[in-house]
Amino acid sequence: MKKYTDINDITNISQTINEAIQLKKAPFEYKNLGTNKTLVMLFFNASLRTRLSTEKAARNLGMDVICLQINNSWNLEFEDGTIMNLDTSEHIKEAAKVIAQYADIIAVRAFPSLKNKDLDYAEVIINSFTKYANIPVVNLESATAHPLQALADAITINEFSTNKRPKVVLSWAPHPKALPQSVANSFVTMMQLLPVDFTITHPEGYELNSEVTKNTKVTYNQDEALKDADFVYVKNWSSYKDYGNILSQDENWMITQKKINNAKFMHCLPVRRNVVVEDAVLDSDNSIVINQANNRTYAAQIVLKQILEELN
Ligand SMILES: CCC[C@H](NC(C)=O)C(=O)O
Ligand SMILES: NC(=O)OP(=O)(O)O
Repeated sequence: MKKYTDINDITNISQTINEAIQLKKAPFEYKNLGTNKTLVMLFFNASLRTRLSTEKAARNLGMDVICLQINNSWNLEFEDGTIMNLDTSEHIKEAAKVIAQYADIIAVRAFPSLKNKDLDYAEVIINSFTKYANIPVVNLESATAHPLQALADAITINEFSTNKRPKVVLSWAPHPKALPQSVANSFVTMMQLLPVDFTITHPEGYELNSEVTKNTKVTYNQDEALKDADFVYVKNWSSYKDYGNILSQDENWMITQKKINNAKFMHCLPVRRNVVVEDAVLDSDNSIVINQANNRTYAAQIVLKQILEELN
C-alpha cells in the first residue's frame, strides 16, 4: 500500500479485514516493523478516536509519533499563484515538503468548508499533501471521505455478523450543526464492497453524491428501511444538493429502541444523545459503538503495516 486516502487504496478488502482481526489478537506481533520510522499526524480539526487510535496503532508497530494541531500553526495557502499578502503565511508547497523531512508517513485530518462544494469535492487539502510531500499520506477524515472509519466499520460488521448476507441500513439522523458527508460517503463505498444487503434512508434533500451512492437502494421511509435490519448505522450529514445546509431537524428521525428492534446500533462517534439516538439504545446490548471505536486501532494498524511493508 502506497497511501490510504481512499478505500480503493485497499487491494483486497476481505483479506485486509481478516488481517486486521488477526492483528487485534496479537497487536505487538509486528512491533519492530516501524522501528526508526516516524508518523506525523496533522489535525486541522478536533478529534478523540482518530487521534488516539492512530497513535496507538503506530506505537503497536514500533513507530515514533509526532502530532500537530496544524490549525494552531501557520495559516496555509493552497492555491497556486496567489499573491500571499492577506492572511496566509505559508504555501502548502513548502509546508508539505518540510513536514515530509520529519516523517516517513503523514496522516491528515481536514474537514470540508461546507461552503464551496467544488473545492471540497476536489479534496484540495489532502491531495496537496499527497502531491507535494512525496511520502505516504493517510486520510484521518478529509472533506469527502473517512476511510479509516469505514474500515473499522467493516471489521465490526464482520465480527458481529450472524448470517452470510446481513441487512445493513445507513440512516440519517438530525443534528444541530451542519456536518460533513465524509463518514456517510465512505460507509456507502465500503458497504458496496461487502456481501451485505445495503439500504440508505434519509429525508428528501439529503441525497448523497450519486457518484458515491451509484445504484444503492435509497428510501425516504425510515421505518420501511429499518425493517428486519441486522445493523443500523446512524449518522448526520448536511445536504449535498443544497450544499452544506441543514434542511431538516425532524426529531422523528432520531433512532429509538422501538425502531431498532434487535438490530446492532452503530455510530462512528461522537454522538449527540437524545438527538441522534435515544439513551435507551446506546445503553442497551444493541449498541456496539464501543467495540466499533476499539476497531479504529486495528483499522489504522493494518493500514500502517501495509504501508511500512512497502517502505522497508
Ligand atoms: C467522526 C465524525 C467527525 C464529524 N463529526 C462532528 C461532530 O464534527 C463528522 O460528522 O464528520
Ligand atoms: N469517529 C471519529 O473519527 O472520531 P473522532 O472525530 O473523535 O476522531
